[in-house]
Amino acid sequence: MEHNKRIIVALDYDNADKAIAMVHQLDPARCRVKIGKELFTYAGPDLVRQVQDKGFEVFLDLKFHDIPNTVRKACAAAADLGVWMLTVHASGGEEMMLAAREGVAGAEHAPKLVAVTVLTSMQESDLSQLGISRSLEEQVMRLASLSQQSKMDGVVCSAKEVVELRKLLSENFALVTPGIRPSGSASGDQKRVMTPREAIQSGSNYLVVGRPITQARNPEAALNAIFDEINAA
Ligand SMILES: O=c1ccn([C@@H]2O[C@H](COP(=O)(O)O)[C@@H](O)[C@H]2O)c(=O)[nH]1
Repeated sequence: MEHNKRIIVALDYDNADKAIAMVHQLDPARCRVKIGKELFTYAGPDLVRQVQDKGFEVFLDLKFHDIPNTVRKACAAAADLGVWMLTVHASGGEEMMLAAREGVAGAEHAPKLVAVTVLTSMQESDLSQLGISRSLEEQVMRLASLSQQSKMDGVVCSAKEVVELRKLLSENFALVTPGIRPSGSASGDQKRVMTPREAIQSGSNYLVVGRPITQARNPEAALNAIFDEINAA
């Protein structure tokens, strides 16, 4: 079975030319792309439009976390750009997430709104430092339930949490998983990682992959190896 467009390539670059050069190696029929804080801060909405004009659906990963009024307006601006998916932080709370939903409500094509639970770069000791005493998995579950209750379309979590989350959340609630590392590739700052095959087998809907592709000597070959791995899963 072809797992069509479940790979989202994170275009984490420090300028538009590098991002466009990567995009030229990708096929919009096979994957989506993510534009995050680094690239958006350098290259802005024009780059989002340029990438969309090449036929790509864009996941704008700006992880909004602010007062409800600001998040409502920021989400409305992102929806006007025509992006396919957009992030906020679940820890911004219910009122903030409901405001995000209101922000995209008037859009011609409302983006999917997904809320970040616990960053995949974090582990339990990081939560303790923040004064959170429940386990990391419990915190993810709690924020995911709150996100569903707050009209989000899905959450960002680690693939490690997907099996438990699926028991808790409705079937069509999207589970978006960064922290994907093909075996043998460096974890870097990611703490809760899984291979592409494991992530698909556990039930992830979308796999976000950055450095294993973008920093590879041959990005096209790295991406093809991931396609092969998930299609065999
Ligand atoms: O919990 C999260 C939320 C977002 N991300 C983003 O995904 C990519 C992952 O890149 P890699 O190079 O594959 O590690 C990156 O853009 C993050 O900002 C995340 O990793 N974890």
